[in-house]
Amino acid sequence: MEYIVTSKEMRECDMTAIKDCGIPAMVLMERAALSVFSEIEAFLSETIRIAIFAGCGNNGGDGLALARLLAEKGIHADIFLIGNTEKLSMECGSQLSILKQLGITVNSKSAKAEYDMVVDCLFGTGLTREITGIYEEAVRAINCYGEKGSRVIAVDIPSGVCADSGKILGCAVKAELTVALQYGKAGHYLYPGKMLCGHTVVHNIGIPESFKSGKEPSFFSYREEDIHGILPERAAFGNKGTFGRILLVAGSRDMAGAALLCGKTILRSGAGMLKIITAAENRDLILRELPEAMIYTYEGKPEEEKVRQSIAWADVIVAGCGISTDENAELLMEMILEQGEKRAVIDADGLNLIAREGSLQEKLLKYQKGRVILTPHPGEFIRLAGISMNTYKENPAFYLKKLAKEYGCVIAGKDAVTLVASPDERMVYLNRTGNDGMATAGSGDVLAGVIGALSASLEYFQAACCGVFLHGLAGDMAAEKQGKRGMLASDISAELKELLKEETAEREKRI
Ligand SMILES: NC(=O)C1=CN([C@@H]2O[C@H](COP(=O)(O)OP(=O)(O)OC[C@H]3O[C@@H](n4cnc5c(N)ncnc54)[C@H](OP(=O)(O)O)[C@@H]3O)[C@@H](O)[C@H]2O)[C@@H](O)CC1
Ligand SMILES: [K+]
Repeated sequence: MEYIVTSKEMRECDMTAIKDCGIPAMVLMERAALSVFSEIEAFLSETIRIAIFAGCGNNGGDGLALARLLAEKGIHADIFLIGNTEKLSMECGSQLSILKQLGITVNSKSAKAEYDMVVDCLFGTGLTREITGIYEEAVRAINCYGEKGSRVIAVDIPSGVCADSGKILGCAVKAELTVALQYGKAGHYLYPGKMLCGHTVVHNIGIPESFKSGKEPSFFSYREEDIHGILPERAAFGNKGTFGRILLVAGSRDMAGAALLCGKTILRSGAGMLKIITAAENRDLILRELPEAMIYTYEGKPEEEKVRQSIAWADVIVAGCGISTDENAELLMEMILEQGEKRAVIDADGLNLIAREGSLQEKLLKYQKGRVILTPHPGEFIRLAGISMNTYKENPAFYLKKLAKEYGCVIAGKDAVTLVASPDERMVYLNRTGNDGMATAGSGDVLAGVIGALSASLEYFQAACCGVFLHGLAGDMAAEKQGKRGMLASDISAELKELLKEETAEREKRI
């Protein structure tokens, strides 16, 4: 697990290191400069032409320290210190006076020269407003060098990218490589910031871990190696009942694919048994394509007793993919939410029905806390939350957390970067796997399926986060094989099987 912080949380960590642990700020700055140096070392030679654009805060201080490290190796860098030098931060001022003592020239204006590498240390986590004036000129100059082929390296975060939201404040540097200090910041991974960071590497600069339960940062993310420890062991003596009985309520007339894709994924993700409730028109297709599933099909109104029995049989209910919003679908959703305690994953039309029907909202409010996972895309989310798209996009994590708390549900807010919020005060999961090829029909059905299967054996929030992570990773594998343009949701489902196969093999190797 990796923590992802906001600028405020980063400042608090800096302060803990400096005030409580007594690590001088200049030591942290030296570590920051050494980190950047180690990342660019491979490209350095005596003939390389380097420009460093430094601001007046500590991000600028990192750049001035880097200039000294380069000078030590006999490498000259043109240094441009942009801004009012009367307002230098203390550490930046100290770095400047060291350079002066060493006879290293610092310029106040950029020159029209050519550079192989440009280092951006105008602003880091201290950016508080839109970039204008001389700073804007400097950002544009850096981007101009980048367009002409210079390697652009951002220190901590590209100047102009808001570390909390990934938004561009006025204008921003487009980097090839970003050396993030101590922790990744939300702005590195949220769009559009993510596109401007290029490749992001996180370097430890010696700030001691100070997060405790109850005082955790805003976000966390999984790495591939984390998943081995999270996925449940399969009991060698288990039977099909042990691995989860999943009831899938999906698919309506003309919407057979959703039930099929989701159902296949549920079984491919390790569930023991699957029962599908769907419209009669889908019966033949499902029996032919997924003979492993049990099925109850309804013609006209679903038989309530049969539905009730199926709900009672299930460990987990996955509902909503392609069920439509007609009265049959509404009745099914009423019955699912009515019992109020089974673990449930609700997607697509299931969410649209909740957004439309007050009676369903009431039932969801009364449902046992933490037992339902909602998986809305932004359109479904704003209907559920009753807010505009612009409002949601202003701060998705905030609104996901708010609604999760209100309904007592886990919410996986699907988007280019999916966020998962829990109803308690836990950190928001920020997913870093996946690609734009996954914006394809049926991709959401596959996600609901994998989360449903994992919910049979994992704690709820973990099932949602882990499902989102694996779905993205499988999407990356599908994109590699099929290409982002041509990949299908069924390719993601197929790769999930491969991924889980590899995971099982890895685990067995370690035993
Ligand atoms: N001990 C530590 O903390 C360590 C920090 N480290 C490094 O420091 C970075 C954080 O440093 P920082 O807090 O000094 O902020 P930074 O990003 O350099 O800029 C702040 C300055 O910019 C100004 N300003 C803001 N917005 C502006 C705008 N739009 N247009 C114009 N001015 C604007 C603001 O001035 P003001 O708002 O007061 O006008 C202030 O003067 C961090 O990312 C990492 O690289 C590492 O060395 C490790 C140890
Ligand atoms: K920067």
